[in-house]
Amino acid sequence: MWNQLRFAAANFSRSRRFTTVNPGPCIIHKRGADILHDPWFNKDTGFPLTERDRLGLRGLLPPRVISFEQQHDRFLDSYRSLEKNTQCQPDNIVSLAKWRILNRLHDRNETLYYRVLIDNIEEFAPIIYTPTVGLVCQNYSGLFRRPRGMYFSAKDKGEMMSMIYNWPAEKVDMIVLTDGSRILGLGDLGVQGIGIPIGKLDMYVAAAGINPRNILPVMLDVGTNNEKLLEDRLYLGLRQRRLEGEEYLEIVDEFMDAVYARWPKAIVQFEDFQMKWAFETLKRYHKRFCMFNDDIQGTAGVALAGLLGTVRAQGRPLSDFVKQKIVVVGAGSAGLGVLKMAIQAVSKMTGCSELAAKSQFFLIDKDGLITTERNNLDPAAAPFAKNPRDIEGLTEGASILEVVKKVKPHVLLGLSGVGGIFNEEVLKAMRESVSTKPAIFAMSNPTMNAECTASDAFKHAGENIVFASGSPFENVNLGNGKVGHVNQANNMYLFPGIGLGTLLSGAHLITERMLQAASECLASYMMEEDILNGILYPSISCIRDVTAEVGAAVLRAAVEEELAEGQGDVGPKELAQMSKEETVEYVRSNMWFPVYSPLVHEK
Ligand SMILES: NC(=O)C1=CN([C@@H]2O[C@H](COP(=O)(O)OP(=O)(O)OC[C@H]3O[C@@H](n4cnc5c(N)ncnc54)[C@H](O)[C@@H]3O)[C@@H](O)[C@H]2O)C=CC1
Ligand SMILES: CC(=O)C(=O)O
Ligand SMILES: [Mg+2]
Repeated sequence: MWNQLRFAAANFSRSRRFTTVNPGPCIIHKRGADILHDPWFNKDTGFPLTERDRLGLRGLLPPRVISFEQQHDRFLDSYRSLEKNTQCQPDNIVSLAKWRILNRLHDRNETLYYRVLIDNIEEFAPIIYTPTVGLVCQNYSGLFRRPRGMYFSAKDKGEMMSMIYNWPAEKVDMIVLTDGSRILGLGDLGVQGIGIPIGKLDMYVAAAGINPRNILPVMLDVGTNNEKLLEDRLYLGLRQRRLEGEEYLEIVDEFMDAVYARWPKAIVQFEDFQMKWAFETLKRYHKRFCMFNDDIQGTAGVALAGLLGTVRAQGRPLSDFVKQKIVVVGAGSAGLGVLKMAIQAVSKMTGCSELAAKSQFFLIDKDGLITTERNNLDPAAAPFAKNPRDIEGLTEGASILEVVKKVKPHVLLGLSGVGGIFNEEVLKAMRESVSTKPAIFAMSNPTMNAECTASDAFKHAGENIVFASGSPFENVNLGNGKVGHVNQANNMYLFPGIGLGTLLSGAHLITERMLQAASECLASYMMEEDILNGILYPSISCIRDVTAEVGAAVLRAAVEEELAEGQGDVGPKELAQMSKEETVEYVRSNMWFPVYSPLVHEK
């Protein structure tokens, strides 16, 4: 499975997409101006004259009908003008202005919004997702215009079962839930963290074709410990400290019970919870509900695929993964998730115990190298703590620099949330790596929290490195026509496929085997030639194709585990009979694609 290679299917060209899709009619119960104010049905100037007559829209729009393609181009023109007019302004101002123009379209006309997003995903992902989404969350109270998603607060205790019915959609497939306690590497942003579920679900629509009518971003507002927000008069969340212990869990329990009472088939993705609650809720719910934690499990799968890619990039067989020395900086939900999955992979490859598989991995947190001698060792990190006997020349709390100098690792991987900690000295020390192509993964988000920049990595660690970051950086010009390739090691390559594959499988749980299948699929996606050039992950522009493959891998794993119940006319038997290629096609054919449907009014 690991060394199976695949070509990315070619994307449809834009012009072809504009002419080939023939949507079925869509029943609507509204008329007139109400339709124009409903972003789901609104076509702006795109309503054909006959439809304007039928729906009571005549006279409510300028007379000329503009085609979908023209509307698309018109939006891009105004976006380009904005870029031109803001050229001399600070980056943050420009990014927020870009987010605003996209958000206004999202609020007005969802079909056009998602079409623009899908067709230009590489350009717009950094606006609706990391890094700009982080800035949006930081400024959320000031940016707030219209609500999106649902808010369940500590004050709603006892009410959630009825509140869930306030959501207007009959069907919800995919929920992304946060409590705002660890938003990217920006810390506790309280209710302002809602931007993350919104951005993740936009990626679900763009990458997995989940129908936007069936998504639900949710904020669980249990307070905030962010002093600045508590004092901010514009802050929109509960002005109280975070609930802790049982009080906290009772709120999450009530929310989960309410969700599954109304939508028993929904999938809940936990996102950006502080570590203790990320692990606790995963343990508490993974055998009861169809849920996963993206930061622990999605990130692990993407990182493992990248780590296996670095072995191939060295021209070595995948079995050499077991010999790679890997230093992980950051012992939080993400770092520990990566270590757990990587160690499981080594154990599986060698047939050795997980205990034996650990020897090549080193874990560092804010207090340095984690060993069994650590006072108050976090129980979650304990399984990965080094025995001092096994690390000659290193002691408890050794710095990143000391560890890199001593271990000379093949890979230095950061999930610390601390910008710049892979400093010049650390990066220069990576020149002594035992690998022919040392790998540096600066996976923390957003950009300013990356452990190092791409240009610093190539400048200080050398041109032969493989580089990946959580947020996008430009490729680095190394001179003489050479390019230092920047990979984006972000869980966005997996979570859409995990969600879609699970949904289509009809499984009621997401198992380790399904998550592993997702990672294996991503790991085997790239061609040898690309990998040897340091390209570990596919381009975001073919994210739908990646998601179709990942979704199919997840679905097939669910079938193998006899968890698949199917959905609609496609039951478990039909799923089990599909070949691999047919499964990919099945997943692809279930992706929603934005086109204007003829609207038919029904009273
Ligand atoms: N690229 C991707 O797909 C993903 C990236 N992330 C990023 O990873 C970062 C961490 O996320 P979590 O693990 O959930 O956070 P967390 O708060 O649970 O863990 C952070 C860890 O970093 C350690 N740390 C803090 N300062 C340090 C320092 N100076 N030196 C070494 N270690 C230090 C802490 O001790 C802690 O163990 C965030 O920036 C997040 O955006 C998280 C998930 C996915
Ligand atoms: C990408 C992501 O999930 C994070 O930075 O938390
Ligand atoms: Mg996250």
